[in-house]
Amino acid sequence: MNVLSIQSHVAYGHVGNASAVFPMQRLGVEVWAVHTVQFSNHTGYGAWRGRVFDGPAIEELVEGIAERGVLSSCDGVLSGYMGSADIGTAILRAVARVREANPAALYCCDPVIGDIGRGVFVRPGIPEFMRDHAVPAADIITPNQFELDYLSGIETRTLADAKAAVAAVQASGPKVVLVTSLHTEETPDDSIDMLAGAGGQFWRLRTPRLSLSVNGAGDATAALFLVHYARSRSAGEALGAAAASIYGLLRRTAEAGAREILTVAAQEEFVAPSRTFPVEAV
Ligand SMILES: Nc1ncnc2c1ncn2[C@@H]1O[C@H](COP(=O)(O)OP(=O)(O)O)[C@@H](O)[C@H]1O
Ligand SMILES: Cc1ncc(COP(=O)(O)O)c(C=O)c1O
Ligand SMILES: [Mg+2]
Repeated sequence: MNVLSIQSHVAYGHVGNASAVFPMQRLGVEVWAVHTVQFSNHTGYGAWRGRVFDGPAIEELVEGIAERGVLSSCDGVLSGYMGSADIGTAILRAVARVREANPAALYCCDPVIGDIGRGVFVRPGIPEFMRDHAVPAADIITPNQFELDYLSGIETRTLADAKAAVAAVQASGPKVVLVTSLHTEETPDDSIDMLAGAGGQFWRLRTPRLSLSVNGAGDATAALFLVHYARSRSAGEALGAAAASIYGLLRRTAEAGAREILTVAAQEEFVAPSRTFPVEAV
């Protein structure tokens, strides 16, 4: 399996491609990593150095890959944080080129917009670009609850609200939706839910809530979910596999008290998670 992953990159630590690429490789996937920014470290530190690339820089690399004659062997495109609408447009052009070469390729869009508590943390215009262009072009999306609410226009308080919001977003294009970090009225305070929706069915998975706050977990989650979905074609199965690996990774990170997720040290969790959780049809 070959995945074109177009995301931010950091030299130190693990967010964006620096969080998503290795787990996919550890699962045996060839990853073609195109970076939308190259920063010293993630922005959660409050200070960082580096550059934001632009649309043409992305298109140039995709053109070079196309010149190798390999786009027809691309099985999926993964995108995350988009620095500008111009980069977003370049990503959607890449998706169109890949689909032209391989109509079966899947586009998984992690619609990075913001988070509960932090609010919107992307540049003006990006939330609208995600809602109006990127999400409708995607086969799979992986919003957190804040992003689900924005994309659907529904304030999700209950599981029924969340299911309605997923269905509303599916009506705009993506067949498969994975909601991360979901907390509804039904969720116990010491737990965290994920909800997957596909083909009119819904699955929920609940894990303990760990006492840590890290960056990059969402990027790894989207990568793992894409790979497991592409292999199994089952959103429920992909949910179970991705969630178990992320939980294992974050449990190890919490135990170590690390500021960066332990992508390398906890890599066994990507292939053989130490704990699995029931996937419940809801
Ligand atoms: N404190 C936590 N305890 C347990 N799991 C967590 C925690 N934070 C994140 N996760 C897991 O990581 C997944 C992705 O993280 P999330 O914070 O939703 O991503 P994003 O960075 O995109 O908002 C969540 O669905 C959850 O499974
Ligand atoms: C450059 C960059 N990309 C991606 C992310 C995504 O992090 P998260 O998964 O926590 O949303 C961050 C967060 O700090 C970042 O700084
Ligand atoms: Mg995210």
